[in-house]
Amino acid sequence: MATAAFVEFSLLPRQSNFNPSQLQPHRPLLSLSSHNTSIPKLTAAALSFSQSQGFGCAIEKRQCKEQERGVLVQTSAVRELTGSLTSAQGHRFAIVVARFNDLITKKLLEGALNTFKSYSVREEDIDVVWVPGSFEIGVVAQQLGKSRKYQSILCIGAVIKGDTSHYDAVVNAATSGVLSAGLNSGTPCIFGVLTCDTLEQAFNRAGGKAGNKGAEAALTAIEMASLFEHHLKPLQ
Ligand SMILES: Nc1c(NC[C@H](O)[C@H](O)[C@H](O)CO)[nH]c(=O)[nH]c1=O
Ligand SMILES: CC(=O)[C@@H](O)COP(=O)(O)O
Repeated sequence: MATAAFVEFSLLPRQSNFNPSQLQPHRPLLSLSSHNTSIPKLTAAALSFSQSQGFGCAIEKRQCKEQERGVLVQTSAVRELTGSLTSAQGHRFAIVVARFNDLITKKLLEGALNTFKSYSVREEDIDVVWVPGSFEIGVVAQQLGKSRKYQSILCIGAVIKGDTSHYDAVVNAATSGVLSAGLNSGTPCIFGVLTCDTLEQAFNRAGGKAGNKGAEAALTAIEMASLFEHHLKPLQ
């Protein structure tokens, strides 16, 4: 798939003895985009990757003729990395699910498992770990992440507001716990914890009219597993 690329321009001081081999990667002073009209002669365009290369070469050739005007134009193609949703097979996933409010969390888990199945994740490649409540998710997610057995850890819970501020404590702990687990282990940990004011809100997000947040989080887990496996781990 051709990757859209934007032509980037650097305006450099006039050089009388300009030699194209002197082209150095410079931080572009201007990025040309469709709304940018500051360079009159060039039409702003989002180009296909191949076009931008051709376009770039054309500009460099033309640039050699315009060196007396002291404008150096450089092209670059933005490389975009993204995880794929079509390459989940063979990846292993762990799901950490809170038992508290399991009337809700079981529905979130069901949504997640159905999504994994529809994206060809084998049942033997999924481990489900139950914890008492959302507060306990983080520490378990971190251990699973550090095991290096999984490409992604999906964290599922349902925190529903009560009469006191205990809700805030649990939500904050669950949120920072999942975030820290991912950062500390280097394995993507996906936040699939509902934080609701009412039970109705929770039901609506566990397969009701607002969809299933467990299923959505599973999609994120698949994409992040692919991104890390195919694009980020090779960078290490
Ligand atoms: N009130 C909710 C809790 N509370 C329990 C805590 O998560 C934790 O298990 C306890 O504080 C012991 O450490 N958990 C939820 O997942 N959802 C709630 O609404
Ligand atoms: C989110 C909670 O911890 C909550 O369910 C506890 O309810 P309460 O604040 O009434 O004790």
